Amino acid sequence: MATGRTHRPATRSRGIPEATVARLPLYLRALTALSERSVPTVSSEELATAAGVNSAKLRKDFSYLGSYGTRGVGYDVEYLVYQISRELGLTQDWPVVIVGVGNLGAALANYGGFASRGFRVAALLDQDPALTGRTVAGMAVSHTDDLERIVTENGVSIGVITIPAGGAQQVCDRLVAAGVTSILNFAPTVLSVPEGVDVRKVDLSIELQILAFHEQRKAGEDAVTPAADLPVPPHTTPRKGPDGDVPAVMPA
Ligand SMILES: NC(=O)c1ccc[n+]([C@@H]2O[C@H](COP(=O)([O-])OP(=O)(O)OC[C@H]3O[C@@H](n4cnc5c(N)ncnc54)[C@H](O)[C@@H]3O)[C@@H](O)[C@H]2O)c1
Repeated sequence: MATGRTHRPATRSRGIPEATVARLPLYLRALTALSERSVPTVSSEELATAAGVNSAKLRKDFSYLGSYGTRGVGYDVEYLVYQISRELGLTQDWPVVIVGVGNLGAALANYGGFASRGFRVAALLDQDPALTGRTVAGMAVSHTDDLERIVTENGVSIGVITIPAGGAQQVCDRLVAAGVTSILNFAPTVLSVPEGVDVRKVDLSIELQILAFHEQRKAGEDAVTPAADLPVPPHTTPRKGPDGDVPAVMPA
């Protein structure tokens, strides 16, 4: 769901295309579910279905990892979990700071899925003095005056911004100046960052607008057949792509 802006080329230094990198978390999620059920091996077709990806594309993606599976047996689930985790840099701990401990920031801080994937929330920061010292998700909220010190002391490279749009650029600049090189931005604004800093923007309202667009098209298809004297509009219903994904077309 994230829409990202990155200064990196479309292919990473190790030759893995960005599109493949973007699918690795989908495979990992499906593989983790299999691992939790103690499933030892999985075929490319089964895994592709579980991940919502076309199986030929999955095999191509895995070939970049040097993983080809065994004919008649499939892929070793545990080994693939390890390989993909390593490729995504998840075998190491990533300290994260969340700036803005309101509704969204507190919800994210309470989300157990970060820690289980190697993202440790090192600090929660907010500019509101009334929140300083208050415990959220088992952690005392720090004041943003301490942002630079906290980032440096904890070796934080990922910052999550969950504040209103107005202050987001300034917070982003401070995070970057303190050494943060990846930003997950929930604020409804476009952030500008220097070369070498990655920004991923999450906007659930955009996702909903895309769904609304598809809903509208579906409703249009169910509507009354056009009158005989009117030209029949071309068939414009969005089709599922080969990966089962719907092209994210926005109305003009
Ligand atoms: N991307 C999404 O899908 C999505 C979904 C929900 C909310 N949001 C956005 O997330 C942001 C937070 O939403 P919310 O509902 O949690 O708001 P909120 O008002 O509950 O919380 C915002 C918090 O940010 C703090 N804050 C404000 N300016 C700050 C600054 N400059 N430095 C540090 N802290 C600061 C406030 O003190 C407050 O605690 C908003 O921008 C909202 O639009 C995005």
